[in-house]
Amino acid sequence: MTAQIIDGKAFAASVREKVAGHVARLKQDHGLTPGLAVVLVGEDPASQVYVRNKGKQTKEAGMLSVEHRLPDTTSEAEILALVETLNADPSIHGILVQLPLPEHVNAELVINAIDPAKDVDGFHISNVGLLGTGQKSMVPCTPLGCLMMLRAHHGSLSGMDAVVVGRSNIVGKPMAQLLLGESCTVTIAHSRTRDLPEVVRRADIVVAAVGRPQMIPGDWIKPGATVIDVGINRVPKDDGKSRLVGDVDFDSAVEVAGAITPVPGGVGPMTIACLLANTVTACCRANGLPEPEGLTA
Ligand SMILES: Nc1nc2c(c(=O)[nH]1)N[C@@H](CN(C=O)c1ccc(C(=O)N[C@@H](CCC(=O)O)C(=O)O)cc1)CN2
Repeated sequence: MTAQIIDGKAFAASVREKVAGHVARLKQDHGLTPGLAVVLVGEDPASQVYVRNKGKQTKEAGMLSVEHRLPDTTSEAEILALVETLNADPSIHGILVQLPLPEHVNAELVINAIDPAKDVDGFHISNVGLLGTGQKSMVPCTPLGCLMMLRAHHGSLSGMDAVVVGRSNIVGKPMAQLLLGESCTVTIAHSRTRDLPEVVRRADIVVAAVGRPQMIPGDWIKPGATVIDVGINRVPKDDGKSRLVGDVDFDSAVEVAGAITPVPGGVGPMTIACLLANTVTACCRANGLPEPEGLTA
């Protein structure tokens, strides 16, 4: 039996539609326009595409989009000064500094300079602590997108065995916290995990976020499990061009899993949709309004 494909592109479109509805109501009922500022330092080609798409989708949802594109010679002090300006700007409800930053910049310092209430990436240490202790926080976009898809597919996740393969601060760790919040039994696996295939085989939910192309084959997957593939790896093709693959070997996993996200078109599109959702949430919180339903963790 082949798995159900979880269509992240379609799901992201439905999230963006909800966001646009909330934005229209905020404008009409409260005279508010949520504003998102994105800071890009340097010329990383993939980051340029992501930032362009963020700006485009922000505007399409009816929000204010501000972009700051800085050369890779920009000093840490200049970036920190820009963050301070954005923190103080009442028209900006969300601030995102695109990662990776150039090597001479301390990314932690920059992220922790963002007002936690405007930290729509959920990377600020205050938001990390709030999420880790089950309190209201800004939730990182990629894990939030994964959670939305899992909830839509399963309803309740309570009691399920989940394994998160990968322990990064921006995906693995917050994903594990969110699954724990749903009352899953959560294992965080990584490169040093003993007998990784056996650990993955026990899971009803597998979130692959390890950054290694097609590392998880179908025979590691428990029959019927739900597989969420966060990996976005560019690999060479025979014709000299390249293609994107996930951390899961899709062709073998699709024969075993109950449901699976493809790459591309799975988790990736949800990342930007959830950024828009977080910006609306930040705007509502800043103005003492109720949280937008269906857009938060
Ligand atoms: N400050 C941040 N930096 C980065 C984040 C982040 O969440 N915050 N995440 C990634 C990049 N990223 C968003 O910034 C992102 C990655 C991938 C996609 C996406 O839609 N992927 C498509 C494929 C796109 C392609 O063809 O290359 C897909 O999977 O279908 C969106 C956003 C690192 N930096």
